[in-house]
Amino acid sequence: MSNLRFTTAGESHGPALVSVLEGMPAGVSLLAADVDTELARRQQGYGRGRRMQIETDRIEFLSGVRAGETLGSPISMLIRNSDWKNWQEIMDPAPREADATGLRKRHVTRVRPGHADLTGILKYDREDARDILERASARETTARVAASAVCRVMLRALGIEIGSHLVHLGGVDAVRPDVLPQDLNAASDASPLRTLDADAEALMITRIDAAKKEGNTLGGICEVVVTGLPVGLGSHVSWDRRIDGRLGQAMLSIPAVKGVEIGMGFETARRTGAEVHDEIEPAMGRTRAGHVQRRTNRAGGTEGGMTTGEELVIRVAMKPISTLMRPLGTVDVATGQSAQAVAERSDVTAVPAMGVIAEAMAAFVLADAVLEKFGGDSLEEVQRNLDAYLARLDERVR
Ligand SMILES: Cc1cc2nc3c(=O)[nH]c(=O)nc-3n(C[C@H](O)[C@H](O)[C@H](O)COP(=O)(O)O)c2cc1C
Ligand SMILES: C=C(O[C@@H]1CC(C(=O)O)=C[C@@H](OP(=O)(O)O)[C@H]1O)C(=O)O
Repeated sequence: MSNLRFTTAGESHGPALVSVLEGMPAGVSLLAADVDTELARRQQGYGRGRRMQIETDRIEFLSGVRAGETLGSPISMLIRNSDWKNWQEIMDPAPREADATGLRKRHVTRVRPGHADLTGILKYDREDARDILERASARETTARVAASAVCRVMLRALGIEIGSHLVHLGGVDAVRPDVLPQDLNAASDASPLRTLDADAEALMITRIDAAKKEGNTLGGICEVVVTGLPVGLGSHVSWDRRIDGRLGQAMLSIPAVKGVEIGMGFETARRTGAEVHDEIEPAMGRTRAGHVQRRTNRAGGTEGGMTTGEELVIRVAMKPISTLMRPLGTVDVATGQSAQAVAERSDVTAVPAMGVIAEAMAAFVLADAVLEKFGGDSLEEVQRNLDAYLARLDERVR
C-alpha cells in the first residue's frame, strides 16, 4: 500500500515516455539491460502492427542508479519514441494554425468505438480525439513495464519469480500442462504467441491471419504464475489491504483488460465446497508457509486477502483490439453525422504483450506488499526481515 509508487508520463507519438519509481530500497543490483529485456519481451507477439517494427524500446536511467546499484532515491527512466520523428509537427506543444476544417492535422473526429475517444472528448471538452487517444494508447504500458522490471529484479533477489503464458486466443483454448516448465518464460517466450501448446498455437495463428484478412481483431487470456511468495503478503483486516483486490485492480488497469480470475476463479461458483477448497496437510520439508501446505491449489495462492505460500495463479482476459481495419460505425463529432470510425494502422491482437504487462503489474503489487511486510531501506535489510520471518515460520505448526 504505497510503500512503493510509480508514475508514468508521455503520449504515444510524443518524443518519449517517462517512468518514475519511488520507494525501491538501496543496494539492488540493476543494469539498463535488466529493464530492456522486459521491454523487448513486451514488444513480441504474432499479430502486432507496424508500430512495433518502428520501435526498439530501451531505457536511459536519469536518476536513482549508480555504479550498477539502486540508491534508494526515485528511479527515473526515459524511453524515446522512434515514431516521434513522423509526428513532430502534429505533437508539437507550441501553438500553431488549424487546418481548413478548423482542426489540426491528423485530427480524429470519427471517434472509434471501444476506445476512450468519445467519452474522453466529452469529459475533457476537446474537439479533437487525438488529445485523448495519445494518452489512452497502450503505448503507456512500456513505461509501466520499465518501472516493474526494477521490482522484478528485487523480487528475484528474494527468491520470487514471475512468469506467464497465453491460454486462449480468439476462440482457441491452449491445453495447460499440469506441471508448468521450471522456467516458464523461457518456454513461453520461445513461442510467437507465448503459449505452451504448439497445436493450439498453429490454429491461433490461422485465426489471426483470417481476422487480419477480414479487417477484424481478436482477444484472449493469459495466465500469470508467481512462485516463491511467502505466506502472509496483504491482509484480511481492511478491504484495501487485501492482496487479491490489489492484484485485481492492477490487472483491470491494463487497457482492454475486461476480466481477472484468481485460481479457479468464476468456476468456483459452479462447484461445491468439497470441489473448491484446498485441504491443508503437513509438509515434508520447509515450505514458504513453514511446515504446512495445501493438497491442491484451486485458490490460486490467496486466502483471506493474503498469500498462502502456494503458487499465485492469475488469469487475465483481454477484449479484441478496438481499431478494426474494416471500421465500425460511429458519429463524426465535427458534423454530428453517421460515419465510419478512423482506422490507419493497428494490431490485430496483442494478447501475448498483455501477458508481459500483466506480469509487470503483478511484480509491482507484490514488490509493494513485500516492502510493506519486510520493509527496509536497503535490500539487505529487507532480506534480513524476510529471513527472520521465515525462521519464525519454521518454529510454528510442528
Ligand atoms: C499491448 C496492447 C496493445 C494494444 N494495441 C492496440 C492497437 O494497436 N490498436 C487499438 O485499437 N487498440 C490497441 N490496444 C487496446 C486499446 O488500448 C484499448 O482497447 C483501449 O485503451 C480501450 O480499452 P478499455 O476499454 O479497457 O479502456 C492495445 C492494448 C494493449 C494492452
Ligand atoms: C505503441 C504501442 O502500442 C500501440 C497501442 C495502440 C493503442 O491504441 O492502444 C495503438 C498502436 O499504436 P499506433 O497507433 O502508433 O499504431 C499500437 O502499436 C506499444 O505497445 O508500444
